[in-house]
Amino acid sequence: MSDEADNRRKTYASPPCFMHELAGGADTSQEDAWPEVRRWRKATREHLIAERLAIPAAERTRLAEEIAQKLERLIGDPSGRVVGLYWPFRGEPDLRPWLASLHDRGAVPALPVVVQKAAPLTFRPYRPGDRLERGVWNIPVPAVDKEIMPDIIVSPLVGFDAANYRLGYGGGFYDRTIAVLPKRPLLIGIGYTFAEVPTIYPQPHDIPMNHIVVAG
Ligand SMILES: Nc1nc2c(c(=O)[nH]1)N(C=O)[C@@H](CNc1ccc(C(=O)N[C@@H](CCC(=O)O)C(=O)O)cc1)CN2
Ligand SMILES: Nc1ncnc2c1ncn2[C@@H]1O[C@H](COP(=O)(O)OP(=O)(O)OP(=O)(O)O)[C@@H](O)[C@H]1O
Repeated sequence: MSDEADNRRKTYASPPCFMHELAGGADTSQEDAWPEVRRWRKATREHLIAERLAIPAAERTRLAEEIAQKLERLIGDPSGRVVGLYWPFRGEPDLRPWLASLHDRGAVPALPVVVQKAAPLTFRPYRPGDRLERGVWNIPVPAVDKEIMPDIIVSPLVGFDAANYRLGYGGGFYDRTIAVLPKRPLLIGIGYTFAEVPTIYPQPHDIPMNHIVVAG
């Protein structure tokens, strides 16, 4: 491991202890590794979310603009495409200005809806100014009873690794959603550069992103 990666790792939670016993790439797909991995993920999420919340608002805005520019280059002409975005919370990059610009150029932005815990998300179309209502955990969701399938899912991440695995809030929502979609959308995880960890100890349910886009 490089010094830099080693330092970064020390900044966050300790790795699961079995990692010291297994040489090289540990096989953490075994079932008995999961409790350990889950504890490591919980501690790592807490560190990373705290670090994210400490970014000053003006800096966060600048980083969100940088992410939007990179997304723009990545996806090209958005016209006619359904793009799953999100209503930001807990220091996530605010991509709502980009959402508005996608809409202006003929894309169909959509926001995720938690139907219930431990179940896939659905997506509802959302145009800037549309009425929102409070969903599960008070997350604002479009107040329209219409479901659409995204062609592209832009999902906020808490952490990520070099193999494009994404660490979310731990609800398993995005993984469950992607697993049941009839057609795999383009998956883009977005976040801040400091959120990279050497590995998230991917499990059988974890689905890697096609791209990770970060700034910072
Ligand atoms: N902006 C945004 N919207 C999103 C997501 C996201 O990551 N970001 N989601 C992506 O999945 C879904 C919501 N996921 C969530 C997952 C956990 C919690 C949460 O507050 N969990 C509590 C524990 C709740 C419990 O188990 O009772 C916590 O972490 O303290 C909230 C939203 C859909 N909407
Ligand atoms: N396709 C699936 N089917 C059943 N359970 C799943 C599936 N995907 C994830 N889970 C479960 O969801 C829980 C949380 O998973 P994980 O730690 O990967 O969440 P996360 O990726 O951080 O969260 P999110 O996707 O909401 O951002 C785990 O217990 C996992 O087993």
